[in-house]
Amino acid sequence: MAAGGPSRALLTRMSRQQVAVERARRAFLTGRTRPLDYRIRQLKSLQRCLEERQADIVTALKKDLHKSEQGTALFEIYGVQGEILLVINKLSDWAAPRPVEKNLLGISDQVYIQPEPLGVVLIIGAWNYPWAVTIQPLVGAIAAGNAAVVKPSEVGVHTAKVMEDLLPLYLDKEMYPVVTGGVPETQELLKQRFDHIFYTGNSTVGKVVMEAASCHLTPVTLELGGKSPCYIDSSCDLTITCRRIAWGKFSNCGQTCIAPDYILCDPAIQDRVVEELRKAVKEFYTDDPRSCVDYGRIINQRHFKRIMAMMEDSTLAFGGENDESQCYIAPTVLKDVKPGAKVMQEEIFGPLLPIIPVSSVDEALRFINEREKPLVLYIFSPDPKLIKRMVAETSSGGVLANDCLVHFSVSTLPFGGVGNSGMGAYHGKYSFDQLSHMRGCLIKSLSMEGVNKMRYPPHTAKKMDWVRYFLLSQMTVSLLGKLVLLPLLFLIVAVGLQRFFQ
Ligand SMILES: NC(=O)c1ccc[n+]([C@@H]2O[C@H](COP(=O)([O-])OP(=O)(O)OC[C@H]3O[C@@H](n4cnc5c(N)ncnc54)[C@H](O)[C@@H]3O)[C@@H](O)[C@H]2O)c1
Ligand SMILES: CCCCCCCCCC=O
Repeated sequence: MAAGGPSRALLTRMSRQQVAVERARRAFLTGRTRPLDYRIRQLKSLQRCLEERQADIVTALKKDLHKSEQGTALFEIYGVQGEILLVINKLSDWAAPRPVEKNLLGISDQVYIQPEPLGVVLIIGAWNYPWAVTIQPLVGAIAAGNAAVVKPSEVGVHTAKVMEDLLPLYLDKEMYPVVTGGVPETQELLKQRFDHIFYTGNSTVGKVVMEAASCHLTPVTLELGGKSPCYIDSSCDLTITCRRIAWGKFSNCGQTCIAPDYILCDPAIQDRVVEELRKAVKEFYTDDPRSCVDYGRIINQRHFKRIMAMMEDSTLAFGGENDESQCYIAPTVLKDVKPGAKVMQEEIFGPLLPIIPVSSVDEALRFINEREKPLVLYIFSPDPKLIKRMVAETSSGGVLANDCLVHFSVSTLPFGGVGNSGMGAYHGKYSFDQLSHMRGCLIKSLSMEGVNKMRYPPHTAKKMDWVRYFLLSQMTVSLLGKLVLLPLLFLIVAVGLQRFFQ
C-alpha cells in the first residue's frame, strides 16, 4: 500500500464495502474529527437533515411499516433530535479530561482520564425503528470523534434508500459513508477491520457479528432483543395498567425491541385484564384497526407467516383477524397460555400478547429467572416494596415499573441488554463513553526523585515499610483535599521522604 492510502488501481479492485471502510479510515487519520467544532458542525447538519427532510423520512416509513407522520415524529425523530441537542450542549464537558482521585504517592501528579476517539465504527441497524436504532448510535459516534460506516437494514427497503440518499448530502461523506445491501454485503463489511462494531438486531445474528469481530479483536456493542416479561400485581388499577401495556405492545404493531412480550398475572384477574386490554385497543385504534392511521403493519410476509404460526396452539381472547396481502395482523390477546406454547418459544416481535397465569409473585419470579435475561422487565404494582423485591431478585437490561417503553427516552439512563439481550449500552453520555476509549493518563514531573527511591533496589526493610504504607493506604487526595492541612501535610511528606531516601 502506498503512503497515504491505497493507489487508484488498488481501489478499483476493492469491494464497495472495502472502499468505504478504507476511505473512512483515511478520513479519520487526517485528524479532522479531533476538534469538537467539527463534530458539532456535523451534528448540526444532521439536525438540519431531520428538519428539512422529515417528509422523505415519513414517506419511507409509511411505505415500510405503515407508520403515521405523528408516530414517526414521536417514536423516532424527536428522540434523535433530543440526543443531538444534548450532545451540542454537553460535548465540551464529556470530552474534557476527567480528573480522578489520587493516592498519597501521586499527590503532585496529574491523574486523569482522557476520552479519545476509537477510530472507525461500524453501525449495523435494524428496520423496526430505523432512525432511532441506526442514527442515534451515529450521533454517539460523531460526538466521540469517530468515523462511522452506516449500514441500514435492507429489510426496511424505503428507509435504507432515504438514508443512503440523504446522509451524504448533509454529512462528511468520506467520514460517514452509508453502505447498503443485504446479508452478503453485511458479511463483506464484517470482514473489514473496525475499531468498534455497534450492532442492533436479533441475538442469532448478534453471535455472527461477535464472531466476525473477534478476528480483529474489535469490541462490540450488541443491542439485541428477547422476551420482555410484564408482571401485573392484582392490586393494580387495571384500566390504567392495561392502557399503558396496550400502548407498549401494539405500537408499531408489536415490532419493538422493548415491547412487553407476555403478561404474567394471577388467574383471578385474567378476564378483567383481557377486557381492559380490549377497551384500550378500541380507544387507540377504533373497532377497525386495519383502517386506523395509527396502527402499523408487519414488515414483510416472512415475518407475517412467522407471527401467524405462533398463534396456532393458544386460546384466542380477542383479535386474530389478518390479511396476508396487506401484512395486517389485528391487535391480539391470547389467554391461559402454556409455557410450552409456540408463542412462548421465541421473541414475538408482532401484535400478539399472551397471558400466562401465575398464582404468586414467587411463581412469576421463578418463571422470569428460568429464562434468558430480557431487555426490560415491566412491573405493574402500586406497592414500592414489591417493585423493589422484583428488581432485587431478577436481572434484565433495564426495569420499568408502571409504564412501557418510555425509559428509552430518558437519556440519563443507559439503554442496553444483558446476557442474551445484549452487551454495552448507549443514549446520551453513555453513547459517548461507549464509543470512546477511556485513556488513563498519569503525568509526573521529573523532580522529587527522592520519593521514588523507596521502590528502587536495594529493597531494604525500611523502604518496604514505606512502600507498604503508601500503597496500602486507602487515603485519597480528594478526601485529604477536604482537610485544611493539605498543603502542610504535603510539604512534610515531601521533605521527609526526600531526606529519608537521600
Ligand atoms: N436492543 C435494541 O435496541 C433493539 C432495537 C431494535 C431491534 N432489536 C431487535 O432486533 C430484532 C429485529 O431485527 P432483525 O434482526 O429482524 O433486523 P434485521 O433483519 O434488519 O437485521 C439487522 C441487521 O443485521 C444484518 N444481518 C442480518 N442477517 C445477517 C447475517 N446472517 N450476517 C450478517 N448480517 C446480517 C442486516 O443486514 C441488518 O442490517 C429483534 O430481536 C429486536 O428485539 C433490538
Ligand atoms: C416516547 C417513547 C419512545 C419509545 C421509542 C421506542 C424505540 C424502541 C427501539 C427498539 O425497538
